[in-house]
Amino acid sequence: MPSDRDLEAGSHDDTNGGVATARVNSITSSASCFPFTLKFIDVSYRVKLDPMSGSRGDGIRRILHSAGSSSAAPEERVILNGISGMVSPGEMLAILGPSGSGKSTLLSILAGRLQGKHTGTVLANGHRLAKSVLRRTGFVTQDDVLYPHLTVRETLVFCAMLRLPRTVAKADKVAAAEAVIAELGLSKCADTSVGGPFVRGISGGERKRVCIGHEMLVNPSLLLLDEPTSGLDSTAASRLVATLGGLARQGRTVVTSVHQPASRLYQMFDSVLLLSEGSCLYFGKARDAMDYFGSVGFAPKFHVNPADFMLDLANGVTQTDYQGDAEKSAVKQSLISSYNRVLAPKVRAGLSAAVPGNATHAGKDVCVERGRKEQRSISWRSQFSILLQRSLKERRHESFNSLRVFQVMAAAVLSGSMWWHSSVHDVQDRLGLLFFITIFWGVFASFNAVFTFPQERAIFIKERSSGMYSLSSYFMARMAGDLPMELILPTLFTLILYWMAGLRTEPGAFLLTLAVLLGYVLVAQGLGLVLGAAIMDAKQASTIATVTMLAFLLTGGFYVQNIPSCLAWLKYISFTFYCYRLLIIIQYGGGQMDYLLASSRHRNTSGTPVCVAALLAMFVGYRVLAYMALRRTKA
Ligand SMILES: Nc1ncnc2c1ncn2[C@@H]1O[C@H](COP(=O)(O)OP(=O)(O)OP(=O)(O)O)[C@@H](O)[C@H]1O
Repeated sequence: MPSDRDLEAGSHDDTNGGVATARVNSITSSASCFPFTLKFIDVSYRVKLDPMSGSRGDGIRRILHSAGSSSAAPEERVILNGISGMVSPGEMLAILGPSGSGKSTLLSILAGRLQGKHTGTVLANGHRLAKSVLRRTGFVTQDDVLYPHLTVRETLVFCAMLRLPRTVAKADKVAAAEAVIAELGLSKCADTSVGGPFVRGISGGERKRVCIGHEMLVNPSLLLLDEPTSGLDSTAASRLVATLGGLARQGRTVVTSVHQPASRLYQMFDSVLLLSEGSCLYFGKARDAMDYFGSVGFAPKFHVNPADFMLDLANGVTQTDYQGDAEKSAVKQSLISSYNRVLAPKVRAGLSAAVPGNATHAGKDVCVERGRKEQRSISWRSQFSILLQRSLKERRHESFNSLRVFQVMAAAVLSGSMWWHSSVHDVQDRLGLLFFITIFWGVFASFNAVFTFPQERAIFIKERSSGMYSLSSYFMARMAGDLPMELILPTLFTLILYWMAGLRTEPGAFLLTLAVLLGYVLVAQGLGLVLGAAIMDAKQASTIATVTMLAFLLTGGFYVQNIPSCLAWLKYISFTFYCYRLLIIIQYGGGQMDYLLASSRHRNTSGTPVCVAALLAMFVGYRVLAYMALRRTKA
């Protein structure tokens, strides 16, 4: 587990990128064994459009849809159409194309991260993408998926602790993170929070470099980046691409999508793949592209930035004057058939030729074996403790956020004043108080928990798909990380309200009330976790939580004594029902409860053991369900 000293260690400004990379290399030495030649052959991807929305279905809609609520035949859409190409170690391939042309989809397929089914083959050194290859693949997605409250140094040190193999000493992991900070020019902002949409932090360019650093830490043999220059000014963009070029020259295979590269950026790429609506218009050396387009009748009339010219072609635009849609479509069709006629056979021939410089095959088995040993990820215990520490650091602002504390304290003082020294004989008042406590904590805990997993969805999916940790260590660390807040706030609440309201003064009664309330809070939290994990959309999950809590509260035993028999079963799954009964038993004793709850139906229910067992079962059951729902989570 990284100590605070580790996280604060070394803030020297080492601008010598090569030396820094060499340091990362020496720490995670096995990468040099695996120069990857990446080939992709006839990659196609189609999606069936959701007839209910015409896009990716999600959340409740997805659940309803999968339950068979739609009868319309799904429409199919071609996202990628037979894309082939190859990148060798030491090379940087740029994927160019207009927005929506399929760049991100192709990158996800090359990174082995696309959840849907595609056709075609992706090979690394002639073999299908195995786990060992994926572990050596760094994938920087278009969105910056980082924890906003961690500093740059904390982000990279935690990443190093989790991603570098167990054979690397802790001090070396910290040194690797420091080397990456220096190499990417992040020393000046190393102790600044990363930030995000609602949190001030480092600049967009710096955030992008942190994402790249995140992937560089595993010293990837294959580095894939989705539009790393978007949102950067041209100086920052060319600095970034120069860094990527440097990484490629050290023997890595780099593939990056770029939206609109300036001329000097374009020159830095070795090869280029141009996409238009999922079809390939060019694949080959970057410097040969203009000659090729000239040879098929699309020479520019004056000197232009090759990237701009190619993007115009991919949009079907060949001149500055207005062109209609039919004309644009004809240009694209002509370019696709030219590619299929002229370039595609050459690309295919290149792909079937022997992999150049593939000397690694000779020593492959030794390398694989060595890699396997060195790549063994850290133990479950270490994963748990690092994830727990990271979760506590990330949520330190949120957990004891002053507004939240104020909310709980205000509720305690207000209700304490309302029920100030209530008399044991004012039974209705007391029952009202006990039920109020049950409502407040049932709603508070379940609603806060609903956000837990949806909030972290993107990070969770990214980290899990790169094999950073096991689901169980993440889940347990998240549960444990939430405990302090889940337990301290209700304890403070009970301390204030219990004495203000003048409930039973015996310490035993107070402690039992507190224990019941804490257990109840954990059960209610479990409900929020299940809904959040199953629906993975905070808005939809909180709507379902509202309805569920309403049903639980109405059947809790305070408002309605004679619940219609067709709905009576609801109370048995309502944790408010059990908690309310236990609180009454503590204040009035089990004997009096049936008298107080003057309903024949309530009377049939057993006392303390059944209530405790039901709450325990729900505590475990909700968490098991949340875990299972999380297992199903896909991008
Ligand atoms: N699962 C899906 N369902 C429906 N449409 C999809 C799906 N996945 C991708 N698409 C569509 O496929 C097209 C290509 O998407 P992709 O994200 O790969 O494009 P892109 O070239 O990376 O775009 P941009 O440059 O804007 O990021 C888009 O029109 C997108 O809406």
